[in-house]
Amino acid sequence: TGRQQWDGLATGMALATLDAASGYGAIADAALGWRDGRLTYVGPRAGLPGDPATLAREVLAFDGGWITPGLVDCHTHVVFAGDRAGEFEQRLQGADYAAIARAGGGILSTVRAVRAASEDALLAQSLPRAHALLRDGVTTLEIKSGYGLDYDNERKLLRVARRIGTELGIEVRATFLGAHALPPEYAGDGDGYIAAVLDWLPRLHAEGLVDAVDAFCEGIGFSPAQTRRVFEAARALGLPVKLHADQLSDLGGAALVAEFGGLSADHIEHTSDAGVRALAAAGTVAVLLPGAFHVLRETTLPPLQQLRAHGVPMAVATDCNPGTSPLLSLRQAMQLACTHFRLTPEEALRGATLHGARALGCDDRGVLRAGLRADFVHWRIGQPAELGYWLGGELAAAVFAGGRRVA
Ligand SMILES: O=C(O)CC[C@@H]1NC(=O)NC1=O
Ligand SMILES: [Fe+3]
Repeated sequence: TGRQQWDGLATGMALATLDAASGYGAIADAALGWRDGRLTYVGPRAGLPGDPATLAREVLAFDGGWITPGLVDCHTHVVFAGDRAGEFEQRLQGADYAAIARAGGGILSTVRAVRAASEDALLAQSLPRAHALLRDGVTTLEIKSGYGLDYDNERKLLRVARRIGTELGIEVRATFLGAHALPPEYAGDGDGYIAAVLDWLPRLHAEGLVDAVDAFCEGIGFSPAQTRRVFEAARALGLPVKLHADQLSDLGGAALVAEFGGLSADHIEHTSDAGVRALAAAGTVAVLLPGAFHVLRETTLPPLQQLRAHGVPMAVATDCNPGTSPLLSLRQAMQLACTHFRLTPEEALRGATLHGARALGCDDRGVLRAGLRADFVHWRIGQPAELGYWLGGELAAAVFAGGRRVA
């Protein structure tokens, strides 16, 4: 636009731009400008091209703290009904997973709750969880389907995902995860269920409800051959793929999603060195999900040294889901990634910003750079390492998405 004035200008704080290989891309006494949803200035306050009051319609003069890029939670199942707290309690009273699953617990109990909930009820139950993530700094939120397991209910989940973005004023990236679990009506017929999933995908995509396609490639999920059929259908529609890969066993999931040039391989606790090399060659992001590792009390770590050695970008996400990761803070996921996976706080922050954005195929966000989206968070912290340090608490003072304050 011809208008010269910026919409906003923040001064009086430091920036962690992440637009550098190390040191958080830090700028001490900094300024940040934005107009029409895009950043116009990222740099030292002394470098501003004029007086703040004339440069921008609104000047936010902070009294310290740090601004980072808006956080990107690139792996969540945040839309669901009910919860699994009862199972959690049963397990702590001695029941075991398999017995609970045989009694109809686990994913299928959430599927029953989702099928029984109206779209509005599903939104009412899911919005508070998404709002909690937003209040803790998330400005781009990936939301998967996968608890409907039939056309109408998968569609209901994806529609609620889109409505959450509208309600909260943030971008939601919707991922179709029809291949999440086998519903009762297809018990023993995995191939028949995959055929049904492939019938739903083009119809959901035609409604604008699908940004990417995911699958759960696991012994208790779907085989590599069944996963490949889902990926071929996604590719035929021009949709990117990602995968719940090698979470509990090495089925070659990472290599399979890399073969399709996929956006990300997620969990990957059991991925082999060959799988890591495949990710590196394909430029596929490794998404670390320490919440599930923590809640399941896993002991097999993802291949972190190999990921670093081969330069595979590592993202960090909440995997917010009622069964294995009822986690409502991406910052908490960062803390768990540092504690369990020994990520440095900078690796964890890069994993929750730039690498999270790459895992969603978004190249217009994730670092603070002029021209990119004006998604940013002002934190009440004295140094960026605190974002991987504190457990809980409320550190986000203000959250902006597209230059508009959203929390
Ligand atoms: O237990 C649930 O509800 C989801 C479990 C979750 N889904 C998946 O593919 N891996 C997981 O850990
Ligand atoms: Fe997941």
